[in-house]
Amino acid sequence: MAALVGKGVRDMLKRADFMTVPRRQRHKKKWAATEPKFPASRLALQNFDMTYSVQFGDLWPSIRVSLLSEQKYGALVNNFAAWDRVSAELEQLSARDFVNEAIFHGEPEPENGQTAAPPPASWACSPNLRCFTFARGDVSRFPPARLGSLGVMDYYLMDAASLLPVLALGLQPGDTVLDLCAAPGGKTLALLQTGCCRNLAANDLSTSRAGRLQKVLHSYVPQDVRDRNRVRVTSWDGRKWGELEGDIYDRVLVDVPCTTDRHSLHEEENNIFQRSRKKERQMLPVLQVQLLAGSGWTALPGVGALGCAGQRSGRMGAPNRCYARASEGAQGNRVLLPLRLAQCVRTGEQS
Ligand SMILES: C[S@@+](CC[C@H](N)C(=O)[O-])C[C@H]1O[C@@H](n2cnc3c(N)ncnc32)[C@H](O)[C@@H]1O
Repeated sequence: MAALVGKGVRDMLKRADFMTVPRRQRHKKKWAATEPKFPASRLALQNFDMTYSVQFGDLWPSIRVSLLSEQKYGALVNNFAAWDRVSAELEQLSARDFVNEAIFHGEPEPENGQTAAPPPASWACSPNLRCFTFARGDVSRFPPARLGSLGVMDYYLMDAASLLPVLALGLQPGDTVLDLCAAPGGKTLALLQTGCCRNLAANDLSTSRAGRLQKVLHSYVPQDVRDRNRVRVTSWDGRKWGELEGDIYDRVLVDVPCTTDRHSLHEEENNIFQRSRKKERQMLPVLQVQLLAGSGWTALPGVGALGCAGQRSGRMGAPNRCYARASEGAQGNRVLLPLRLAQCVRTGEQS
C-alpha cells in the first residue's frame, strides 16, 4: 500500500496521525524512546551469560552466583607490620591462610570427584604471601584494618583472587619488577610483600588513581623499605612504556583495564556497560593488547592467548582477565597467563 500512496499523502497522513495523539501521550512516547532499554547491570549479566557460559562451561553457574553475591574479601597480611601477631589474630577469627594451605598442604580438595590437575613442572610461586579468607559458606567479614604498633596498617582487604597473578609471577629474590597498570595498588602491595623486589616501578595512567596508590604505599610500607626497594610511582601511558624504558625488567605485571565484572553487575554508576560507553567497551581488547605490547611483550609462535584477547573484542566486550608476563631464566622464555575466574573457584572462595 505504501508504494501506491505518494510521498505528499504519506507526509499528510503522518502529520494527521501525530495530531490525533493527545499532548501528554506524545510527550510520554518521546521519553520512552530515549529511555535505555534496560539497565547497564542487566546488559552486563546478559553479556556474561553469553560469553562465560561458553568459556567456563559447567563452572559458570557457580561463578555466576558468586559474582552476584556480596563480595567476600581476603586479608593480605602486611609483612611490614607484626605479621605473626596479625596472622594469629586472623586465625582466632577462624580465617585460614589459603596461600599457605595451597602451597604447603597440597591442592584444595577437587570438587565433584574430579582429579585436580598437577601444577606444571615450571610452576614457581612468589614467596612470603599470606592471605586469610573465611571458609566456603562462611560469610563473616573482617574488621577494618588497623594501624599496628610498627606504624603501618595490619592487613589489606582485597579480592583474594587478585593475589593469583602475583603468585603466578613467580618472583625471585633480587628481581626488578614493573607493575604497568598498578592503581589502586593491591597487587603492587602484594609484590612488595614477597620481599623479592630490588626495584619496583608502579605505573598507572590515571593520576588520581596513582594518588590512591601512593596513599596505600604510605599506609602499608615503611619509608625506608620504599627507599630500599626503590619504589617509583609514575603516571605514564603504559602503551608507550617500551619506548620510554625498553625491556629492562625481570618480571612485568600487566593488570589490564577490564569489564570489572562485579562492579558491572551491581552498580549503574561508572558502569562500562552503559550505552554511552559501548565504544570504550568494544575497544578494551585493543587497549589490552596495546598495553601488553607496550610492556615489551613479544608474541612467541604457539602462544595463542594474545590473539584470543584480540579476537574476543567487539561482540561480547572484553574478557575480564589479568595477564602476567614473566621472563624466565637466561633463555628469556615468557609466559602469558590468562588467569580465569575458574581459578578463584579452585581456591574455594567467592571471587
Ligand atoms: C584493573 S585496574 C588495575 C588494578 C591494580 N593492578 C590493583 O591491583 O589494584 C586497571 C588500571 O589500568 C589503568 N590504565 C588504563 N589505561 C592505561 C594505560 N594506557 N596505561 C597505564 N595504565 C592504564 C587504569 O587507570 C586502572 O587503574
